[in-house]
Amino acid sequence: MYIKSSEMALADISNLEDIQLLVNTFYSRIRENELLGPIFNERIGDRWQEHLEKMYRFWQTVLLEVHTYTGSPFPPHAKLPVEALHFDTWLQIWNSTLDEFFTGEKASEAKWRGYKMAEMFMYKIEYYRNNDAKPLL
Ligand code: HEM
Repeated sequence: MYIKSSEMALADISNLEDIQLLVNTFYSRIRENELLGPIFNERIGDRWQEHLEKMYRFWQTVLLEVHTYTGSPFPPHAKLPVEALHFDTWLQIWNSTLDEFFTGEKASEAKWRGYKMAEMFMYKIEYYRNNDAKPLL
């Protein structure tokens, strides 16, 4: 019998498969989103598989403490044409995807991390815009 995910008992994020489900679903929604889709698609083009794999490593490092991501998250965001509304939309899609599949400490941490990163990115983007300076990192 087909069971809708909303009818299944939800569990926490606990392994790479969970991260892949989360990341794949999240970015498929991002790509369909009117506001964010064009921004991502324009920059990523035909490198989506590469981006998804990088994001598995990023969230695996953040949430599961399996240190597979080495990089600098901020630079690709420094000059994006984005405002608070873009980050709010990113967070809405992130939180609703998490709620749909997971519940527990890691799921809450994922929301918190998303929020903190969005806040930090927005702050830095505005800072560089207002100061007309080049980001160092
Ligand atoms: C308005 C919201 C956002 C937009 C439009 C955006 C857009 C992008 C784009 C276009 C890239 C890929 C750059 C490339 O490979 O060409 C990227 C990479 C990335 N994003 Fe975002 N992003 C947003 C928010 C966030 C948030 C909130 C997080 C963290 C929770 C995040 C984490 C990352 C990471 C880790 C990478 C990979 C960086 C690397 O190359 O090592 N992004 N983002």
